[in-house]
Amino acid sequence: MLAHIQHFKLYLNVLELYINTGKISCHAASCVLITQQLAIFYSNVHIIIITCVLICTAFFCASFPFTGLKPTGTVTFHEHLRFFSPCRRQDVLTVTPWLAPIVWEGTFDAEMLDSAYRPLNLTIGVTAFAVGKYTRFVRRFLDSAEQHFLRGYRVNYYIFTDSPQSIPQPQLQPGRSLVTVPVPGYPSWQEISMRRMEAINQHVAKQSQGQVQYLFCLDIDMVFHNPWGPETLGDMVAAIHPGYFDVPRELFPYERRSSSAAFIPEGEGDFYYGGAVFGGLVEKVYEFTKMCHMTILADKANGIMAAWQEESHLNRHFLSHKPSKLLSPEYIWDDRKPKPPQIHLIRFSTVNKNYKEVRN
Ligand SMILES: CC(=O)N[C@H]1[C@@H](OP(=O)(O)OP(=O)(O)OC[C@H]2O[C@@H](n3ccc(=O)[nH]c3=O)[C@H](O)[C@@H]2O)O[C@H](CO)[C@H](O)[C@@H]1O
Ligand SMILES: [Mn+2]
Repeated sequence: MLAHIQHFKLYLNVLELYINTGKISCHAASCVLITQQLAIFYSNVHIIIITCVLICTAFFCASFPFTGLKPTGTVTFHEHLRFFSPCRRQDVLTVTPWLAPIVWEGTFDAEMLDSAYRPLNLTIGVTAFAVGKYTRFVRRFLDSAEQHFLRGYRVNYYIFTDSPQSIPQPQLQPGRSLVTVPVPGYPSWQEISMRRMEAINQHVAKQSQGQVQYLFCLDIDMVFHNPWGPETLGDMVAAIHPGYFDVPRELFPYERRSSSAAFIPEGEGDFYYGGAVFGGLVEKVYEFTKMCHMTILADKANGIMAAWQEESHLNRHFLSHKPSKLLSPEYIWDDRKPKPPQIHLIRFSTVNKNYKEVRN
């Protein structure tokens, strides 16, 4: 009997995993479970046969799980499996321990993704800040985005700036628009960078939630070099920082002071994410930026600034609220770094800049 119970527990765990990952429906799982339980308790051979048939049906159905995209444009894990082939890349991690896909070149079918996402007629928002001397990066950013960022989709660029008159107005493709959002020019670069969470949050509440379904929040000192398509869309999306994708986690530059709200103790943490790229469904971005802004304010009240400003808070948040999709460092590269063999395609990368000059 004890063996039966243990067997049953193991069986429950497997079913739970299959339900959570959407491989079988809760309905099918309940049928299987009930008959399984009856079979154990009554040791009835007929019920055991029925159980076997049900299990086979459930797992057979698991091979054909796609039921179409929801009208909101969200995609569940089992739907992802249709577009993503994580096994095609053996040299890198393509799935997180909590089963979120990690997007690398070679792991997705761009044509299939396009055929699923285009009919949804989505509008995707982009926020980027150009405060002080960072207005100089806007033109390259926009020109390259017009070439590579979700080409063929409707895109709204929201450029947050303290000098709207110096923002160029390039020719955009049909269905794409640019809006400047006035923000104050805070005295330090750290404050400008951190205050992005607050400004994005307020903007979503006031404006963009009614205009876009997905929102990406990007650094402006960056350029698109290759296609960035619908493979990047997800409920909550984070990008693995290019400096730490192949580094043991003891070396991640998390905030290590326990007095900070961004504190992550030694021995904890999944990945080190970059602050320059995050996104997701607009309502999720709203929640995310609200939480980060609140923990930033908590630190401020205690006279602390986290090691890497809002990037530290973002990392702390994603430790307890796991992102549903990760972008590989292809989507957040750094022009100053040599290209390692794992990076097949650099899609979005930081331009080389004179930090001292541009931040003063
Ligand atoms: C690749 C990456 O993950 N970069 C992050 C990293 O350094 P970075 O060196 O990339 O930070 P950065 O100087 O690019 O500043 C972040 C962003 O804030 C805006 N800005 C900043 C200063 C200014 O005077 N005017 C202005 O508009 C601008 O959009 C810029 O791209 O750490 C920062 C916080 O320390 C942010 O988390 C960045 O996202
Ligand atoms: Mn940057």
